[in-house]
Amino acid sequence: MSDSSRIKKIRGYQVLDSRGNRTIRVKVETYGGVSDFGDAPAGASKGTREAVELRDKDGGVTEAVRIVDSVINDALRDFDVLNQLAVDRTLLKLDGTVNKSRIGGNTTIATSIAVLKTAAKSLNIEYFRYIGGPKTRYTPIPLLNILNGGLHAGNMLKIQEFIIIPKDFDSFSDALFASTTIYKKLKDLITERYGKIYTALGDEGGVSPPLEKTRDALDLVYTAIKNSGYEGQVYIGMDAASSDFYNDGVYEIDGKKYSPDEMIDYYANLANEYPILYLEDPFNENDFDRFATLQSKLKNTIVTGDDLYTTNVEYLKKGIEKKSTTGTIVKPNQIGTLSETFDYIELAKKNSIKIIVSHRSGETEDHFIADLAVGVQSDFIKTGAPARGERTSKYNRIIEIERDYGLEYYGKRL
Ligand SMILES: C=C(OP(=O)(O)O)C(=O)O
Ligand SMILES: [Mg+2]
Repeated sequence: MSDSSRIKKIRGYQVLDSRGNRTIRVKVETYGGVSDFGDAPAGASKGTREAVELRDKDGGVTEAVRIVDSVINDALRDFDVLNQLAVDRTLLKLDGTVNKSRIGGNTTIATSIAVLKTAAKSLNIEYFRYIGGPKTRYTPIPLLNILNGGLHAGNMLKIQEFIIIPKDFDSFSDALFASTTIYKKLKDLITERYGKIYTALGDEGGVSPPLEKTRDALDLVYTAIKNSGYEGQVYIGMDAASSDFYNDGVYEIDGKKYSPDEMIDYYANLANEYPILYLEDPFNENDFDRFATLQSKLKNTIVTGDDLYTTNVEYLKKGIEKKSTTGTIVKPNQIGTLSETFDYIELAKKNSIKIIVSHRSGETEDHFIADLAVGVQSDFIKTGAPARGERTSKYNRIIEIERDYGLEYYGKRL
């Protein structure tokens, strides 16, 4: 092993995320002086089966930092950053729990990312190239969350995310720039309809007008697409994040109560009225069967599991068996290491489940997931509105990759 890839030191420190909360950044340094960092993002609408985030009582992450500086630093010193599997297995062993509750999923994912980035740097190649090798060919389709509700916004909308999907374009940049036109049109429409400029944004940079009903939000988004001249090229998606409006067998939405079976019709009716290509977490995180019923009804919609699977192969296996979804969210911090994330993606791909590499609602400006999405050749990347630095850093990184390496846009192949 060369000095440029042999770990000399691992240190953690606290930085800020996009909600102004503290999060952990881990920095790895090799004997050859190569060094890079990894950040832990943070969710607000988390699945209950996610890796546990280690947080102090006051919301800080000083205990996580202490663990990195002592336990993790001691265990990984002299390891080769090029041996990601050995690093991640050691992190798993140090923790020893099923949900990373001992040393924290935030400490493990920040370390795992820092090690991978340092490895790529030690070889002097791009992160996405290190992950994907020479076969890397496509840029993913962005899922842009331009209108926010649920736990990410201060309005009364129960659906968490109203998404635009710029599918039929020749390049990632064209797709993204068309999306910004629609995003701006949406702001104009809100001003026109409600006589006031609602400057409030949700956690992921989408507008958050004071609406209550799903159809009002869908009307706005669909009108913005049509008025921008992109009907037939740009589709609609939603992340219902429905565990957050589900209680004791009842979904409460649009001022009414729905049984789980009634919710099947609720979504099917919306998919009849609007060009809904993508629907994430339509049912609560335990209802694998109703996901399957809905997916079998909606042939043209990619029903997707996020809280349902939490990037965990055990739950994805169950979803595959039951034919619950044709898509899955991939959030590395839900599981806690990159090696586990790669295993998860492999299982999904083997079963023709579409991959959506995703940010969290609490992000830093690091663009690592853009490289991850390109490296694993995901179908989609979901990283918020085309506004606000912690979201644009990911989109701008893909623009850079497209420009410098001539990758093709995946859109029309979907
Ligand atoms: C990104 C999401 O939200 P959070 O990070 O709050 O879980 C999501 O639910 O897809
Ligand atoms: Mg989600």
